Order: sequence, then C-alpha cells, then structure tokens
Amino acid sequence: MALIPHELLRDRRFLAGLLLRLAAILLLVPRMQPDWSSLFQWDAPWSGDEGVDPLDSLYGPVMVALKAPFTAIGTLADSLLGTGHSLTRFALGLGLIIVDYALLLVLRGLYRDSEDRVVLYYWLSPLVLFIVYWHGQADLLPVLLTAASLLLLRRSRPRAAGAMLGLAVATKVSALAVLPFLLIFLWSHRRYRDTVPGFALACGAVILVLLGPWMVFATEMRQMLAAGGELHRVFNLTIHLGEGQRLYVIPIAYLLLLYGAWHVGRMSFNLLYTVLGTAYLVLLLLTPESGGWYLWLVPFLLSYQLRAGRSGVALTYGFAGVFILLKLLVAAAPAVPLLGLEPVPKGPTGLAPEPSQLATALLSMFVALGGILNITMLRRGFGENDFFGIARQPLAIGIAGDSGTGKDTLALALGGLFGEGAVTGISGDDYHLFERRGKLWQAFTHLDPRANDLEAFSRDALSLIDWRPIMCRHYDHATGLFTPPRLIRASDVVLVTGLHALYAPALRAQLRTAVFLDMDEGLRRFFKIRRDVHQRGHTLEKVVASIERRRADYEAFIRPQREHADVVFSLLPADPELIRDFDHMGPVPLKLRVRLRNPIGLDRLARLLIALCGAQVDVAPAMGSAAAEIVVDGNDVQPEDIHLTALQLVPELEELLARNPAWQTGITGIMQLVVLQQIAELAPKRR
Ligand SMILES: Nc1ncnc2c1ncn2[C@@H]1O[C@H](COP(=O)(O)OP(=O)(O)OP(=O)(O)O)[C@@H](O)[C@H]1O
Ligand SMILES: O=C(CO)[C@H](O)[C@H](O)COP(=O)(O)O
Repeated sequence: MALIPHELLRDRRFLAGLLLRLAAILLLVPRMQPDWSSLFQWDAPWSGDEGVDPLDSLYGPVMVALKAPFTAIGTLADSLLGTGHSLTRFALGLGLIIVDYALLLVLRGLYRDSEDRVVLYYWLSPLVLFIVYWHGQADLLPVLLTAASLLLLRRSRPRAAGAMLGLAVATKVSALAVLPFLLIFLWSHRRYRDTVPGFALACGAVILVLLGPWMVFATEMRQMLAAGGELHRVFNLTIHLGEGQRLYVIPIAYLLLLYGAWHVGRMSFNLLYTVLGTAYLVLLLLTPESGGWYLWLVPFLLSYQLRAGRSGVALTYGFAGVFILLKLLVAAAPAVPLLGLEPVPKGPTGLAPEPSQLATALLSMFVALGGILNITMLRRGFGENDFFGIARQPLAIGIAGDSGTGKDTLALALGGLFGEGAVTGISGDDYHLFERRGKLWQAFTHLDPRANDLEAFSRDALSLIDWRPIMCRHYDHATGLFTPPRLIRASDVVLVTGLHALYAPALRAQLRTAVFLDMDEGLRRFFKIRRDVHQRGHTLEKVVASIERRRADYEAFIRPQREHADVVFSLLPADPELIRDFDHMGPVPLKLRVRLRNPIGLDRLARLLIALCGAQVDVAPAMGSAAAEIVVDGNDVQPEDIHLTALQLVPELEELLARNPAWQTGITGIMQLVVLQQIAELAPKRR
C-alpha cells in the first residue's frame, strides 16, 4: 500500500495543507512548545506560564516513545552543527506532522463514505492548524490513538480497539473519558455485548503494562497521574450551595451524559460520536484555558460536519473562528526565529493578568456558540439514531409459506446476518397440536389452523416483540415428538416463521416485514421429497401422499397469506430436467422471482444486482396491481458482492448487521439482500 494514497497526492487541498504544516514547523516556535531536549517535560524554559501547573504539560510513556527517535536524531544533528535546538524542534515538528497525517488516514477510514470531505474539514481545519502549529499543543497523538480505537471497533476488532484505547490513555489520561461511553455502547448492542470483556481486558492490560512501571519508578509521571494531568481542572467549576457546601459541575454533567447514553439503549456509531463530542464540548466550555483539549473534539466535530449540511458546517467554522480570535487575544504569538523574532523569555506570562472586556465578550460568545453547537449536534444525533427503531421494539420479520418452500432456510440465512446474540426465533411447527403419531392427523393436515395452537403462537410471538421471554416446547422433526418447554429470550430481531406466520391480524400488525414463500410446485415436491426422505426418514410414498392430501388446505389457509406479504419470493428451477430425479443430491440452480408490495427502490435494487453482483435481472410490473416483480438469475453471485450491494442500498445497515454478517452465495444471498432492503424501506425513520 502506498504511504500516501494516489487520490491524496492528486488532491490540491491535501498538498496545500501539507505545505502549510511544513512552513509552520520551519517558521514558528509556538510559545507552548517544550524544551525539546527533555523527553519528559514539555514546558519550555522560555515559556513560564506562571498560572499553569508544570505537571499539566506532561504526557505518558507512549508520547515519550514517539518523541525519543525524533529527539535523538535532532539533538545529534544540532550538536554536530551547533544549531541550538532548531533541528530538534524541526525533527519533532515532522513527528507531529506524521501523527497529524496518520489521524487524517484514520478519520478517512472512520468516515469512509465521505473520505473526500474529510480532507477539507480535517486537513484544512483552522482549529487543528491553529492549535497544533500556532499554539503548539501536542494532544494530537492521544487523539489519534483514540480515533484509531474507534476505527478498530467499527471494523469489528474489539480487543485491538481496547488495546489502542489503552495506548491512548498511556499517552494522556484524558482519553479515559471515552472508556465508559464505549463500554455502554458495546453493552447496549446485543451483537457486541460478548466483546465487552475482551475490549475492557485489553484496555486495562495495556494501561497496566505501560503505566504500571512508570507509576512505580518515574516520579514525574507518578505526580502527573496522581494529579490526573490537566484533569484537576474539571473540578474548577463549582456551585456554592451555602454553608460551605459545593457541587462539582463538570463531573455532574459528565455523569448525566453517561446516564443519557445508557438510557438511549442502542446507539449508532454516529450517535456515539455525537455523545463523545458533546461530553468533550461540555468539558471544554466549562474549563478555563485548555487549548489543546479542543483537539479532542475534532474527530467528533468532523462527524457532525460531514452530516450537518451547510448551516451546521457554518456553525462549526464560526465556533472555530471565535476560538482562534480569543486565543490570539489572550495567548502569546509564536516566535519566528527565521525573522529574528525570538521566543519570549521566561518570566512574563504572556497572558493578560485580567482578561480584557473584549476577551470576556469573546469568551462569552464562544461559550454561547459552543452551547448552540452542542444542542444542534445532539438533536441531529438523536434524530438520526435508531434508523430501524429497534430501541423501541424488536425488529420482527414474518416468514410464511407451504411446507418445503424454504422458510427455515431463509430464517437461518437471515439469522446469520444479524449475529447470534442479536436474533431470536419462534417457529410455527412448535405449535402443532399433536405429535407425529397423533390420531387426529387423520382428520386434519398440518396446514389446517385448527391443528395448530395459533393463539399461543401469536401470543408468544407478540411477547418476544414486546421484549418479554417465553417458554416454548419444540417439535423435533427427527423424532416427531415435542421436547420439554425451554426458555426463549427476546432479542433485537425476532424471526417468526411457520405455515401460518401471517395468519393472525394482531401478529401481522406487529411485523416490520412480512415475507411469503412461494415455490414452483415441481421444485417444491423435489425439495420436500429429498429432505423428508433423506433427512427426516419418511418413505417416498408417504411424502407424496401427504403432498396430495394437503393441496386443498394450502389453497384455503396458506396461499391467502400471500396477500399480506411485503415480499413474495418464488423459487423456480433454472434447469427443470434436474429436478425430475429425487435422488439428485447436488446443488440445484435456481431463479428467483421477487414481488414487492412497495416497489420503491426495486429499480435501484435491480440496477445494483446487475452492476455489482453480475446477476441477470428482468423487471416487470406485476399483473393487475401496484406491486412490481423482478426475476433474478444469479446462482454464482458471491457473498462479498452481495455485502457490497447491501451497503450501497442501505448505508444504515451497519447499525443492524452482525460484526461479520454471513452472506450466502447465489439466490439465498439475494433473498437476504431483498429482505434487508425491504426492512430499510419500511424503517420508521424512512417514513
Ligand atoms: N433458497 C434455497 N436454496 C436452495 N435450496 C433451498 C432453498 N430454500 C429451500 N431449499 C431446499 O428446500 C428444502 C426445504 O427447505 P426448508 O426446510 O427451509 O423449508 P420449510 O419451508 O422450512 O419446510 P417445513 O415447513 O416443512 O419445515 C431444503 O432442504 C432445501 O433443500
Ligand atoms: O408442514 C410441516 C412444517 O411446516 C411439517 O410437515 C410438519 O411440521 C410435520 O413435520 P414432520 O413431517 O417432521 O412430522
């Protein structure tokens, strides 16, 4: 992989940003910049901000490790050439640009859909350029590590994400503020819940290994950690209750935000970024003079800028502009040795002892803008969250159809998309009234509603859709007997399958998507006979007789459910010759007819199936109704292509799918895709 991707090298905005940075490290010596000859101390001998605790400017061992090679090379060059600290400073400046560039790459990964705009909003961000290169703050490294942790989380690598956050904390303790939010986020998603221990252990282990020895052996580091670095500032703002009692405002705000995040239940990644941004923004607006902390806001502000539209972007630039004005007013300008402007000698603070009225006015305006930004960020974050409405109610999918039409096959395939912890199922077969040897089967077929406890089936399905667990026996097709009842817990997705899954109106009303499975009758006979004879141990004659006997009940009770379906799938044999032989055990090439009640999006689906999956698709309006149909031939379509198509069709899918969704090959994979497209089309936020 190229060190700098081609598209960046061709991007003028990227090159301009790079030039600006190079010029800055050549020309400017920010007042905050450290005495580079010390690995631990970032406070320059000439800086002397008297009001600032020297421990504030200490970083953890990871920062020291980053500085070490640059310091070594620079110091060597300086001592050989007699150039004072200039080359050390330049080498460290280069190190900073490398970290800055790495953060650009991480942010491009994090906001993959908007890579292009990330260059504009991050690489040319006035806030970043000012804080890092003019003001001289070096918090970029812990911010990079925190953003990398989020990226790893998004890429389903929870342990690596935990370790990365541990690294961030070992760089600067402020990164700890992110940890509780990430734990809540992971816990709130059933599909991520099992990753919480791995994430937390990896994070804790890295912190222990990296900070443990320092805590024991390095006095400065111990002091810094004991003082929480700059963290003591969060206790600056208090409310007097009288009689000597005070409240710490920022910890209260932080805890309330944590509670809010917990209460939301199921956050999307975007809402997670919003909440993290809000947490940092509250912290920043209510703490004095912490320029470098604003870098912590940058990745989350970027998430907002990318989604907010013009007014949101203008608000963020206004916010950054006032911040810069304020800092220009109250903080000393950097030295420019090449122009003969030397660093301010230690002594005068460079800060106005009493802020001027203008500075106070600007600060007030800044806090007001920050407050507005906070509100708009939260409003958008919450407004866009939970696209599929799962926080309110599990997403229930009904799958009905005749015996052998592929209900279990489809349910299993869909289950693989959502992930084990996130999906639960209820099957109509478990509600047959009699076991296989039951005499009453001579009077009824399984298709007759009277032979099934449909009331209990609906009641139990509705319980699961209301987050309540059920006790349910299971019909074992291997023995023809019921097993003792077992507990079925509710989950994010509830798959309701069965001959009568779309039969009861009350249940139908609660289904987010209703699927009916049709099948070419020759193909169904072939599949059913093959399965019942070879897997379920029935005789050929018995299966054929049962198929004939059920025909009338199919027309009376099963087929009418088709009218209630959002999606009707009909599987057709691509090679009718092949299914004449019931002993043929190999794969059967299929075609799929898809009929959608709500045809919006069908054309797009067809186009993407052709373009991205290489499938053959015929589009036709369904006869005599507003629905539309497509026929798809795509037995060789690969799971990766279907996954890609799904993300194109429904960007929000990431909120719903398992960490590693199991897409199927060919027609079954296309059925998975269509169901997901329908779920998105009918999602509450889409209406
Ligand atoms: N999408 C598919 N691709 C390939 N084969 C399929 C597909 N759907 C169904 N089949 C075939 O049909 C057979 C029956 O499918 P399945 O058991 O899923 O049907 P069902 O509707 O759940 O049946 P029943 O109601 O009798 O339990 C399977 O064993 C399989 O061979
Ligand atoms: O229609 C069916 C399922 O939808 C089955 O035929 C029914 O469940 C009976 O199963 P088995 O033949 O294993 O006793």
